Amino acid sequence: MPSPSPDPLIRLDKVTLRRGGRVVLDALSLELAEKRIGLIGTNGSGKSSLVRLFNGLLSADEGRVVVHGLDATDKAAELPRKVGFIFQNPDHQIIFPTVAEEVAFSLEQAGRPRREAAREAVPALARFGRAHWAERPVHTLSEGEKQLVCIIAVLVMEPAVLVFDEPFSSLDLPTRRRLEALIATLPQQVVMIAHELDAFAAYDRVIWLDEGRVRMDGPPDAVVGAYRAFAEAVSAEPFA
Ligand SMILES: Nc1ncnc2c1ncn2[C@@H]1O[C@H](COP(=O)(O)OP(=O)(O)OP(=O)(O)O)[C@@H](O)[C@H]1O
Repeated sequence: MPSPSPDPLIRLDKVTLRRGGRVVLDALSLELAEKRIGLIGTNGSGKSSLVRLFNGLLSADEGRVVVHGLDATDKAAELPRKVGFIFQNPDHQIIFPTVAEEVAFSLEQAGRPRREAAREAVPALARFGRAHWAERPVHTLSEGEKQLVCIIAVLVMEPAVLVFDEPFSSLDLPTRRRLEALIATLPQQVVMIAHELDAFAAYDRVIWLDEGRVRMDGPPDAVVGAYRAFAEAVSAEPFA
């Protein structure tokens, strides 16, 4: 279990982020306190850039980001232990040849001495019913299985926040449903980017980003409904 944060909020205060000379986030202010938050928006609207501020993969050009009490500028080195990331493509995340080595590395990152981390890897896998994967070469796993290894590797670090950046893109429907069911049981604050809009039905809050600004923010049915209506309206327009 992650230890509870004294200040379980992600706060952005007038955050501006530029990438490649363009303003990607534009004086964005947000307070994220809910346990389940969805981020939606068209390609390039700034979703991935926004969540990368939470663990120091990107830093704001202007404004302030505070994650569960940690200032993203002053405490950048501590952020990766506070915020775990699961990306769309597990191959970008997994660096070791076997499942046990990958999990042991995460435990080491979380502060365990190397030998202890190696010893704890199999019990950690066993908590997810995957002890039998320990010696499996990662390249022999399916996409869904690799995604689960990534999630286990992040969870053993007991972060307070989990960010999922399009985790469903390469998963079949049954695997996706199992992943959604697993996520629903997690105690962490979850911020999820997905284009599969039905994934957000039970979420507390959905934020629709548009060109680096919040276009709509509220309960999933209202925000997802408005976004679907917007998508219908633009679907008749040809690509420029
Ligand atoms: N490495 C980069 N260098 C320069 N500009 C970038 C880089 N990555 C993204 N951008 C730009 O930042 C803007 C926001 O991109 P971002 O990836 O945050 O959008 P997104 O909403 O996550 O999109 P998608 O749904 O396609 O993943 C886009 O205009 C994009 O071209």
